[in-house]
Amino acid sequence: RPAALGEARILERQDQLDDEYDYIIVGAGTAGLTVANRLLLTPRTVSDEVIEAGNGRNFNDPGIQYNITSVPQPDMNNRRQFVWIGCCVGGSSAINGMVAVRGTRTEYDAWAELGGPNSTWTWDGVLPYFKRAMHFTPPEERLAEAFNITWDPNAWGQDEDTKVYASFPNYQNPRLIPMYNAMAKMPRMDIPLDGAGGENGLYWYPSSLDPDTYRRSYARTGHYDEQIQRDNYHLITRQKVRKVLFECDETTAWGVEFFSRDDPEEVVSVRARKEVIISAGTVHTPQILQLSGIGPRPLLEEAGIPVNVELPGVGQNFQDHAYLSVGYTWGNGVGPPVPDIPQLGNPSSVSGPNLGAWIGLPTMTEDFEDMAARYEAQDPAQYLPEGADPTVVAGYAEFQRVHAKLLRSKNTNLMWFPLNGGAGGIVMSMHIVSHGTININVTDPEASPVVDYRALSNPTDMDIMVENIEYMRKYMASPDFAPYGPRETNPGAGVTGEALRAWIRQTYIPTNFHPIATAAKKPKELGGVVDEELRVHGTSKLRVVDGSIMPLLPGANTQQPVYMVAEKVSIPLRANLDKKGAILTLYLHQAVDFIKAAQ
Ligand SMILES: Cc1cc2nc3c(=O)[nH]c(=O)nc-3n(C[C@H](O)[C@H](O)[C@H](O)COP(=O)(O)OP(=O)(O)OC[C@H]3O[C@@H](n4cnc5c(N)ncnc54)[C@H](O)[C@@H]3O)c2cc1C
Repeated sequence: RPAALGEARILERQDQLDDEYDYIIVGAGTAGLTVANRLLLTPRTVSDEVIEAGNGRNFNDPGIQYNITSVPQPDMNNRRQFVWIGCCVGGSSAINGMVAVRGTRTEYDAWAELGGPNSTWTWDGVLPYFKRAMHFTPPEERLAEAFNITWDPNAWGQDEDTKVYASFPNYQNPRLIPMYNAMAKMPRMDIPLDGAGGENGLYWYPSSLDPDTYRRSYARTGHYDEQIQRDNYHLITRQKVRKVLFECDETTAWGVEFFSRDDPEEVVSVRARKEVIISAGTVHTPQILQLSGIGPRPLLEEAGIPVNVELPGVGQNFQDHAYLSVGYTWGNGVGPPVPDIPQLGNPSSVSGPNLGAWIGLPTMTEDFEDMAARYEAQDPAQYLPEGADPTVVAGYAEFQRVHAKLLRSKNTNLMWFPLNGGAGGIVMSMHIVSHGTININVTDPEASPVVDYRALSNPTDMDIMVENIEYMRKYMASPDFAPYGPRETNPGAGVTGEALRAWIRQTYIPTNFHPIATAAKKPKELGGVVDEELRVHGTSKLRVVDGSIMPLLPGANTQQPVYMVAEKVSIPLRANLDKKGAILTLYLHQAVDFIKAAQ
């Protein structure tokens, strides 16, 4: 793939590079491509050819993923978890499930609360960037009518220069209708006009889908392919960034050092006149920072890396969504009758679920207050890694205070229940309080980072997953379904109490591929890594822009939030531009650990 694009602006050899650029962006992924595109001054549309991708069907393509597996998880019976992230131009947006959602007003207001006084990362502060991030196209009228799909045009943008699309497939499964009707009757269930407006409940949502071709719309198609012939834009592939280089003051970024994946001896340094921006994603950003001497002192010293900036939060605070699957069958073999809706569209235009319930703990259970109070009463250090830095503990105490409020709020997406047209299915925990770590391997710092979800280490996550399963049971016991005899097959209706918890330990998946928070946007004294404008604390000319800056999980799949983050930070960056100067941007992607794995 890079070879084909090499004919345009992709560089393949290090000697094709300039000695210096204004901005160097590390990682041509979801955030990196977005920031670069927004920084460039003279867009020219030259090509709409889709070179990779295709309807989300490349989800399992090992050729464009890293090969990283977590350490064994003690509370998951020592099972390990494969860490799914994209290793290609487009990053994880090239392989994701294309669900395009945001989370709620309450959740972004919580981001602001964690950011300190006057934070602009409130719902109202991020909404304009959500609107800018994706160009929305409503569903076809016949589908909207037949399936009761509603949307709020005020919640979406349709900017001409935004080429990442949020739209609907041209087909929906009629079996979703009885599912929708049963879910709509669940106690306390809200049905907002559009989940993108910041309120939760049962709603339809778009996919990141090109509305004309029904193919994947992602950072590569939207922010790169269309802009490919810009003279001031260099992208080099098959390189792995090792570290950020500093001026003699050891805190001002000078540029980056990287090497070719084909020949690790080919090491090159390139200078950034204005800034280095790290957009390597939640798993690799902390590795690059730590290799650059920015991170927890004890870890860096153990690895023999000189400390430039002691920043205990780098690689800490790691969070991801979690899920598991609850099995059901229908007693009558087929479930409720399928409504007769003539379908003109094509089922293969559907890339992922477009319908689900996103609900808070008070919607799920009347015990929500007790659960919140129990969580709030925990000693903040109790479930953090042993020896956690006092700033990280202080940050967790603040997280705990804010999170307890989320547990009490109906407008927190604590659970996502995608509707699939069948019996049972997946339940997702969208707010996880067990904080993990992603650190360098101290015995081989340049090898794949050590990913530790610390899954279920905080008992609140187990309690919430039990509630999720109980909610599935209540839903499947809906009077609407009774005539069709739903029967729980896995774990089985009789499995409750300790047996259910044992089953969860054995089946729990600690990721929905939405890792965040390893370079969290929080004050330094609360274990934060970047400030409100995403500058790395204690440094200058160095920024992080990707999923790692999120301080707390949004109750949403993370691609749209990542686009929003990249759009929001592009505003101060643009203000920093010399309007006459060329903006030369260097991208680096493809890590050698993928190649090692392939061998
Ligand atoms: C399988 C899967 C399914 C998902 N499903 C959905 C979904 O349906 N909806 C949704 O909203 N979200 C989904 N997500 C999540 C979403 O895609 C990600 O949160 C988002 O794309 C992350 O963006 P990012 O910019 O932080 O990182 P990425 O997009 O992963 O970009 C990081 C880039 O940095 C490069 N890089 C890393 N290290 C180095 C280095 N040392 N040198 C040079 N380059 C480097 C990588 O190759 C990559 O290109 C899914 C993710 C996955 C993996």
